[in-house]
Amino acid sequence: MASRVSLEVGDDGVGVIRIFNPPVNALALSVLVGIKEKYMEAMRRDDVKAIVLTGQSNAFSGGFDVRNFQEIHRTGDMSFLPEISVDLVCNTIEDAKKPSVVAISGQAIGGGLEISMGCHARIATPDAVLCLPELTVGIIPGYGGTQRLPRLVGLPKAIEMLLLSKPITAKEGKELGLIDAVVSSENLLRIARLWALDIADRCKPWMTSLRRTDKLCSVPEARKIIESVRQKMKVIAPNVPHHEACLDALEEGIVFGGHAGILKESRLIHNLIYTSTCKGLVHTFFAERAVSKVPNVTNIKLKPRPIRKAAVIGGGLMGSGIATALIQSDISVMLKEVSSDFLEKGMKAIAENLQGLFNKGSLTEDKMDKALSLLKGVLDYSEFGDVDMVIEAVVEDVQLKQSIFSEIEKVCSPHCILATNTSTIDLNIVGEKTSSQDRIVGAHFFSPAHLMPLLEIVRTEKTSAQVILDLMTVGRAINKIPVVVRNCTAFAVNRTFFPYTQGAQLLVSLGVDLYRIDRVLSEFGMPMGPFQLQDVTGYGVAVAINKMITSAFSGRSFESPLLDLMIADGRKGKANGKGYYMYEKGSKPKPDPSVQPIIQECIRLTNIMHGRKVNLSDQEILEMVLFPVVNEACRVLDEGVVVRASDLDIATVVGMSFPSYRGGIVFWADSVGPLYIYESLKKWEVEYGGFFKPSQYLEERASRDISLAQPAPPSTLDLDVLIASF
Ligand SMILES: C[C@H](O)CC(=O)SCCNC(=O)CCNC(=O)[C@H](O)C(C)(C)COP(=O)(O)OP(=O)(O)OC[C@H]1O[C@@H](n2cnc3c(N)ncnc32)[C@H](O)[C@@H]1OP(=O)(O)O
Repeated sequence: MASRVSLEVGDDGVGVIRIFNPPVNALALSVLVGIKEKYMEAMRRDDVKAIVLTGQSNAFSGGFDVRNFQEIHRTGDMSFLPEISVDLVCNTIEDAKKPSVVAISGQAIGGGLEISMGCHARIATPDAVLCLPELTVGIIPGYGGTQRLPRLVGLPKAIEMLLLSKPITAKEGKELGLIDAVVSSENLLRIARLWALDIADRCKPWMTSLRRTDKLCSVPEARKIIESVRQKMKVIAPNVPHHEACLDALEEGIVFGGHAGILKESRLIHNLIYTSTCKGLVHTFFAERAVSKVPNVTNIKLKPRPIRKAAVIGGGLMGSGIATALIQSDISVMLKEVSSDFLEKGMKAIAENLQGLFNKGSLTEDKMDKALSLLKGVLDYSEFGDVDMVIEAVVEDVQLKQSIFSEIEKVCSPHCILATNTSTIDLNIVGEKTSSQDRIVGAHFFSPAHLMPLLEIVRTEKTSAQVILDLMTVGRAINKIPVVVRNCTAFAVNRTFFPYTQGAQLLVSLGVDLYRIDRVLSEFGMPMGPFQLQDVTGYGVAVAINKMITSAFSGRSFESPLLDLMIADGRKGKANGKGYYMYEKGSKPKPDPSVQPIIQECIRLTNIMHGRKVNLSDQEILEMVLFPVVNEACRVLDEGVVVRASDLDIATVVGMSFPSYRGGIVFWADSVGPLYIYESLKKWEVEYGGFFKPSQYLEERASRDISLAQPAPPSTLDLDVLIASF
């Protein structure tokens, strides 16, 4: 293998050490060894007066090679994370007898930024992105980031950047003192070389970040700041250890000095690597990237076609959200409604969505105006001739959808993508009355569509690879995470999670307090429990999905009258302020005691307690809600609804807000153990019926002691075909 780090010495006496490890110059072990070797060589050579450290192509470095964490998790071998913080960053770079200047173009992330902070000056191009995102993978910086960053930008900003993994631009870096100069990419190396020589000649200061104290506040003040953040973190992130660890490392360095801080940081990161949090988050990192690889779509040399103009049919909650997401990302949208009243409402909803984003600071005024200029309202299909994609988002009415698709098939060009946002109707039925099945596809957004990151792309047997690729590309362009799934009842995420609601309802029928169920699930890490979720998403959606599920999966559905009783009592959830909780503007939802008679009636009607008193622990409540979800996830895997198990993980993380630090539903289930889940379900099946009946997939994995995520071994039939093909 060619060396991933080179040293080139110029006539000016500057040795340029260059990292070359595409695509993001990750700091693989060989790169770290290479940097050390080149530094040693540069120190030895008399013709080198100063050093410029840089990266080949358009990134300085995306940080330590995250694949090594996977290796540590797989093997337990800690040598995949060598302790080089002191040896490389402190001794070799920062305390060297020759100065180093880092020339940053593109990303300087994680370990990449940490090594940069060990240099004596930092020059960056305007496109540079500076970030310490280690907490997103469940660890803390391990190459001195917790020590040098506060010394360069001050403690409050360092805490913000570290705890929120917040990236900053070169310009902001310059204002904060992290970057010494921002220069054009053509001038980057030239200026970095001159800067390095100036330091060597003592014309510019020789700054060592770790010894600086000018940006640090006093110890009592620092302790106060850290303590207040610590308290906040206990509330915001109660289940994970790395925020606390990061604050511990910061505090150690401020109280006992940078060197002590570096040693503490190193001890902490080595413990954090083994936590389930780190394992879950590293899994999520790779799952998010794997999802963009779809066999026979992304690997067959197809090129995505540009989607510049789209039409959205229906300006209700979903349609207006989808249109907002599109125009925000520079795609022109024609919003089609059936009457001027509805159209006006839809246009208003879009304007309000944009205003909301502006108020939150996620959109500038210019961008908001530009987005609005890309929106046009229409009442018929006469201008649909040149749109590249239509997304239908009308009510869930099969006949209405069918007639819309047969009409748009006639007016749209033959290359136009015909997408539906249905969440309940079989795509083959939606497109039944057309002869364009190859371009009919599901674009299943999650509400609110302009905010929720998941886009389920639903393909039928006939949807063409080109259409899937185009929609994946649009999805990414509008900042969604597209997950390609097969057409089936409720698709991947709603289907996997139907037992979340039904399991909770079953527990209520067993006499378990519903607020306790919500609390248990929230403590597990779900943003809200199943009942509050129903209140928030609205009972209409819940009823529609439930109806579809119970008819498709009658043998394994639990039919509860609870929702009907709630509706009959005039409750609509958050929409009218009356649900399982009471909703008042400006205050948190409060449990509503007047729900109790409804619950009693529900218990009476379902009558599954048979006079027993059921006493369940919090752990049992959690498992009785989530194990049936795992069970359905098994069926989704078994039927090949998703390309790979990690796709379902990422879909549940971004679609259902399943805690990312638990890695997604399948990853979590594997950490619990398929056998334990199987045996628990089996026991509850006997006690409470078919809702808990373990799937064949789960039973098989449990009995063979293999993980749920592992792809199924080829069947004998497949093997026969394979052998015959040779
Ligand atoms: C000891 C130290 O303190 C510890 C650390 O440094 S921990 C590592 C901290 N670094 C990170 O977490 C950075 C993670 N990476 C990123 O945020 C983004 O990948 C990025 C901003 C660098 C680039 O983003 P983008 O251009 O959208 O490309 P993206 O698709 O994410 O990545 C391109 C490829 O590089 C890989 N990659 C990115 N960063 C990587 C890393 N640090 N290690 C290994 N592979 C990495 C991705 O897996 C992907 O591979 P694939 O093509 O096979 O799927």
